[in-house]
Amino acid sequence: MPSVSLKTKGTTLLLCLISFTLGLFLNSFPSYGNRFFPVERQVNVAPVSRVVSENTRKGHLANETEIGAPTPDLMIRSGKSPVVGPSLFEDDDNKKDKEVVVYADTPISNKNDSHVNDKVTFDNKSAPIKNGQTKTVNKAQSLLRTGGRYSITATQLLNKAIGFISPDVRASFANKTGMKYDKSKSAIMWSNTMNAQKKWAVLKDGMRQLGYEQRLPTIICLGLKKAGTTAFLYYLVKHPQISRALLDEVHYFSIDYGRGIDYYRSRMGFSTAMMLQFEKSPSYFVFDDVPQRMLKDLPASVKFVVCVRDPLERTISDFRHEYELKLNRKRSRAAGETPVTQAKHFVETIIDSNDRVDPSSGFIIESLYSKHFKNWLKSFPRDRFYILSQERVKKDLYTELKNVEKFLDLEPFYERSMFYYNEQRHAPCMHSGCPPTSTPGFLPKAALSPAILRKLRDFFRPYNREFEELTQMNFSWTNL
Ligand SMILES: Nc1ncnc2c1ncn2[C@@H]1O[C@H](COP(=O)(O)OS(=O)(=O)O)[C@@H](OP(=O)(O)O)[C@H]1O
Repeated sequence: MPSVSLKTKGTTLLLCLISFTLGLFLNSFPSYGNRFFPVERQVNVAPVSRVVSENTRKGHLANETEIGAPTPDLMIRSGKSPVVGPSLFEDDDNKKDKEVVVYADTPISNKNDSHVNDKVTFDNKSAPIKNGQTKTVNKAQSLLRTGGRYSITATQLLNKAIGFISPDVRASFANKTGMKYDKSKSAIMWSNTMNAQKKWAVLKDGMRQLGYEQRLPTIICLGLKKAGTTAFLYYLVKHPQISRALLDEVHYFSIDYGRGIDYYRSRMGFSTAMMLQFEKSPSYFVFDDVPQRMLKDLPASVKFVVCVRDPLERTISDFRHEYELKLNRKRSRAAGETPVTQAKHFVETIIDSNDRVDPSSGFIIESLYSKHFKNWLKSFPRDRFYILSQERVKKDLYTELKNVEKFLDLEPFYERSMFYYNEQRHAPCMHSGCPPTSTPGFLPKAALSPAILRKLRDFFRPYNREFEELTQMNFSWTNL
């Protein structure tokens, strides 16, 4: 008996030693992008309520070719609902315990990226998740190596980063690093043997030598959704001291916080210490946790721009936007939709069974500006916010941008002669171009009855007045 026991102990010791050595060996490889010992990252599928907005945004992104957004690698569906998801038309509470199906529309195969070399089709893999929880879905890992809800490959991200570097800085970078440079195309000529990771390393190093780094933002547009944020991004990044994020919307502090600050920084453009790093994510203003998270993680000097608009108009625009997503942005699926049917859908969504404005509707909650702003004022003083009203932008964009310049201590750049009012768009443009649109806009605007309009006006008025008090500003829509 004792000899058997000793033998067992010896075997156990030997096994321990082997596994310890193997562990050390494996850990000596980098966890990212190693093809032989891939250390799989966990992909946390968002809680169902978040999946819905992620899902709609993925659809949004896939169709947003006008602003150069990449096709998403991964889409998330809920149950048997349409591709662009169950939409925000359902109450979050009803989504408890629903099944989500995570799948990739197309296999991912990018030969230039060692870390996404593996072809993965991910059909019908279902992951039951509960509201408020996350669950790991193993097979999706290789799809999301570059991480984040706007999952793009390292090559795509690199192309964006280079695209946002001015041609003269690009030329200096090539000069500094000895890279070949095609002057006629202002293009860096990478060697065919370099994979995306290597290119990123060279880019970061060369840019650092020129004084450029990927820095955390000190100026953020917090929203609001449908209040002209796309146009504001367009005008602001024309300023030479502003460096934009690599994605049009990052949604890190609201939806992707679990990815960590390095992920967030990797989504920023290259800027010098004299520049301001900017990003906009319209979800930030209405997510309760965002102010505290920003207070903890961002430079102390961070400032915010809040785009606002008549809350009634915002709600109608938001509804149309979401309804177009519900129709998968397909004009053909809108056959039969008229201003009257849209009004009917709208009323069914925001008016409750007691014939009152439903205060739990997401469309309504998002328009209660004072409710959200009070939350922000718990973390940041009033003077950190520039409130940009869409109505003022439409009337006199130049003056608003000059005010923003002052608020951000930027060098004077904007001149009145840069702008004109585009009658067809009913919005201001720059002579160098017009902002892209954020919605296809094929659905007719809901023709709401005077009674519904009155009901909504009465509902929003106290919140509008409170917002005026909090901001110490006047808005044309407050007392309507
Ligand atoms: N130049 C300019 N200035 C101000 N506002 C403009 C401008 N151009 C467009 N728009 C209107 O802005 C609405 C879309 O807002 P967002 O870009 O914030 O939408 S999104 O949240 O990014 O989807 C959207 O409103 P609706 O047309 O009512 O839907 C746009 O028409």
